[in-house]
Amino acid sequence: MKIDLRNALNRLAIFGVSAVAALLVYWLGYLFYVNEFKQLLHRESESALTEIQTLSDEVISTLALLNNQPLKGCDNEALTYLRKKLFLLKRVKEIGYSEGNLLKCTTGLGELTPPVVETAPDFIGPLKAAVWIDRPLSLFEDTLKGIVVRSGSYSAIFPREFIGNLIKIDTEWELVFFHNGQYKHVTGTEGVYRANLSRQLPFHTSLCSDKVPYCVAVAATHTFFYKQYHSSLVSCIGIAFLVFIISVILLTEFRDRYHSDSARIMRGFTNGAFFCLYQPIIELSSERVIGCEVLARFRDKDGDIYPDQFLPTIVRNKKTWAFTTLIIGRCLEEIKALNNNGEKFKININFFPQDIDSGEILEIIKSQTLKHVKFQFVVEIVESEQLMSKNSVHVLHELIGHGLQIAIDDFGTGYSNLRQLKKYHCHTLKIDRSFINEMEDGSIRSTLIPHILDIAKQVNANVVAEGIENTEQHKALVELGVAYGQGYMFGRPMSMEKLQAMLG
Ligand SMILES: Nc1nc2c(ncn2[C@@H]2O[C@@H]3COP(=O)(O)O[C@H]4[C@@H](O)[C@H](n5cnc6c(=O)[nH]c(N)nc65)O[C@@H]4COP(=O)(O)O[C@H]3[C@H]2O)c(=O)[nH]1
Repeated sequence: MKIDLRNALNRLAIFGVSAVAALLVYWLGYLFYVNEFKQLLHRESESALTEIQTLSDEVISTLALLNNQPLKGCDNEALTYLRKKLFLLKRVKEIGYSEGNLLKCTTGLGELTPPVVETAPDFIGPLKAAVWIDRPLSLFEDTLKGIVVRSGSYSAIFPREFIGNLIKIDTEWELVFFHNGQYKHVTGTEGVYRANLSRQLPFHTSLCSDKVPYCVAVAATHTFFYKQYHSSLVSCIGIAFLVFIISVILLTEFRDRYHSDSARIMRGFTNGAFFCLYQPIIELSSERVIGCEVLARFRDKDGDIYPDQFLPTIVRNKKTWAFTTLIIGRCLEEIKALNNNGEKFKININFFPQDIDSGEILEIIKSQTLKHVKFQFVVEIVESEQLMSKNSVHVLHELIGHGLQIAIDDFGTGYSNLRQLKKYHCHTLKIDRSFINEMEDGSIRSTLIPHILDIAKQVNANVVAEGIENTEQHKALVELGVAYGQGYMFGRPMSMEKLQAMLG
């Protein structure tokens, strides 16, 4: 139930983190396109102002030139001169000649009879030029409205669309004439410039020219932005979804690895998941506890892992000696309080054959870790190929020379022959529990127990029978002459407190 809840929370966390990652990706994409859009508005404003400057340059230089030339009036010579000038201009479509407030002639219409009376201008532009915006050009052309700029006796006229399409994208914008802190609407949507000043719309840009007194304002709503970047934003959603899926897969993989047995076992070296249990070793005739075997256990928040699972992982990762020193350290800490009733209490510790073969175990001699007046430490090792090496035999002799005893674990299942056993000088043979298990069935294996006792006699070793579970086995082993035993009948692997209580 607890594990289920943790799994559910884990899954929830994975989905949560992935959703946050996906949102972040979408948000970054969104910000990127917002920035793109703002730059687009800025570029549009810049190019509009450039256009205005070019137009203004053309108008102002043309009017200055005309006002400075001597040919005035509306006679043929003067009109021909004006038409020649007009021919060279790109944007100005008509040139007019006025005297006072009377427009006397234009390049397109010739002399006007009667002359047209000019109204008051909309505003006075740069170099004191009078500007009329949206002036009906019916005088010149029926449907058009135009902009008229007059300086001195001459006016330049150009169609309104020259400044009507200054901004190419389909959004709101305004061109204003800006002078002495006052602005005057010229073209576009009236009010955009003012709205920009008070930042009323989410996207807005206002730029003023440093050459002519005009400003351009462009503004857009979120809806316009979404319309403009619709497909890009849909791609962002697609990418964010992909990020979500990949993140879920990677995090699930990471979680599975993190919770895999081998990762948990390796973390156990530092997070205190390994601990010791102690199984009593009994003198079978008196049922007195003469020692105990130290058995490693693993428990973390995900549950228990048993030795047959964690030992192979430790061997595979070449952590055998690190593991043994960890167990020895724990054990030494716990047995401090153990009362041995005056007799040397046996503490059997399991070692890996590879640490004997490599000589790593000799470290305990150098550090004198297992030298203790109260306890007799016993090095328990399973029979294996590594124990057959010359070095192993030499190392075992070194250990014995320093007061340690040797016990061959799971005896009867391994490699040793009598000659080899004699070389070990071991103190104890531990009969594998499979022999004891099958005693009641009278299997061939169980009939070998007397032979093992015989071998023990020949190598001068004690015998411990492992895995005694009932009184029948106990009785039969006593009758066969087995001196010591361990098994569930006398006590399962237990905590140090329980062992202490058992010893009384
Ligand atoms: N069915 C049954 N089983 C009984 C009975 N009495 C004891 N056992 C189990 O038999 C095993 C005895 O340990 P072992 O032969 O040294 O065999 C040990 C030992 O070779 C190895 N091991 C355990 N702890 C360590 C350690 O700290 N270092 C090393 N190198 N090996 C260890 O793992 C093996 C298995 O250990 P455990 O799972 O603790 O299993 C233990 C114990 O729990 C019984 O009456 N019936």
